[in-house]
Amino acid sequence: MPKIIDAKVIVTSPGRNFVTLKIITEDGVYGLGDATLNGRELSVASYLQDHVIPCLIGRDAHRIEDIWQYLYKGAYWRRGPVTMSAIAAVDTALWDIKGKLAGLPVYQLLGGASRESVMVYGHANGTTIEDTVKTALEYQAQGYKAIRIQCGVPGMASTYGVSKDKYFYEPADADLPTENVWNTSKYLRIVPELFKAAREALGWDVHLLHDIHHRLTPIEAGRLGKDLEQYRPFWLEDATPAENQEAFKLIRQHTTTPLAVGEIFNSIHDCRELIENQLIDYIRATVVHAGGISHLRKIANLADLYQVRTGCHGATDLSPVCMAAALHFDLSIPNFGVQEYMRHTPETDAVFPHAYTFADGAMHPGEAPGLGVDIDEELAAKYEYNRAFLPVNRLEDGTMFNW
Ligand SMILES: O=C(O)C(=O)C[C@H](O)[C@H](O)CO
Ligand SMILES: [Mg+2]
Repeated sequence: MPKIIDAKVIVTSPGRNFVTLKIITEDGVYGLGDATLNGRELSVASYLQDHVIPCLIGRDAHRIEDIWQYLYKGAYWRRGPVTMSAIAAVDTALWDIKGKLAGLPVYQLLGGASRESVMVYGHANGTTIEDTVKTALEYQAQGYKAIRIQCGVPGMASTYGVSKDKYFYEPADADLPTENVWNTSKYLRIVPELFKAAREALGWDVHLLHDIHHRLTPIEAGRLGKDLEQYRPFWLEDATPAENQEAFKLIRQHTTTPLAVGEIFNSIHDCRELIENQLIDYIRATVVHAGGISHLRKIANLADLYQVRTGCHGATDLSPVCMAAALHFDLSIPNFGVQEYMRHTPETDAVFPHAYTFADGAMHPGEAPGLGVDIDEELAAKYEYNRAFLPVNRLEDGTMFNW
């Protein structure tokens, strides 16, 4: 058996913080797993270092499911983003090891390719509608078949999804949380105008997506969905906070605009009600925050029964290790929808050399054994952890709101 003899947590900040787990086996084969939880990185690093790694030593790296169950059931304290990101890192690293030992890319172990490549969506944003449309046209020229569009809201100093630097959107931008201000009425007026302008400029052969980032009530989301139907959005994401899953029934009663939810979900139990009641069209859970490749496959299998497709979260705070794992998963499952791809900075890409590629609006994980991603530890050591928080959000009267 490939016995696990060592494991370590690597925290590095090549432009932003990443937490990576490296599991090493007796014969020197190692695997990597992403454990990055944006704005709360060190909690997962400690969970792994202090509570998981000691339990891994001596175990058979091939027993992925058993180790998953051991960490999940054995902790007693189930679910939650910290636990599930830590378990995800172990699971991902073990799939990487299994692939390397088999001499096969992970997607082959998951049943092989169900498609030639996976469609990804890029992020076009700008402070004005014109700016956003201009950026979206650039994405279209680069071959993207799906583009998320977000623009600034007149009268608001900052808006979710609109970056200072258009190429690499980075919300975790300060060592204490930045305070944003929100006005729903202003927002609801601008989004249909953005979609109208985007359709006029980009035509109808490109998928347009939009992220509400949990900012609307169900009835407001229903109204926006209805207003946007004429522009045929691919999806509206995180229309309302999803703790109360019943809320999505109200949105569904008012609009046929497809809905996507789940980037902050950690478990199949967070997804179950939405999927079984067909209240969403796309499930956004991804490898690092939802228990790894093994658990995400269970979520996808459940979703497949209800014609819900996947749309894995793929923001820059998910490392190239997660990106690689997500691409192997996306390529293999029958009910793939789309994969988010925000692109990493050149500094990040240099720390995590990878085999995955982008061409014509789609990505492929490559044919390297395992995940096809590595970490340059010497380079990683040069980028120290840099405390960075996600912003918080208030209504104009100072009420604390959803970011
Ligand atoms: O990529 C998206 O859809 C997001 O909503 C990005 C999130 O705000 C980001 O990943 C938070 O860490
Ligand atoms: Mg989102």
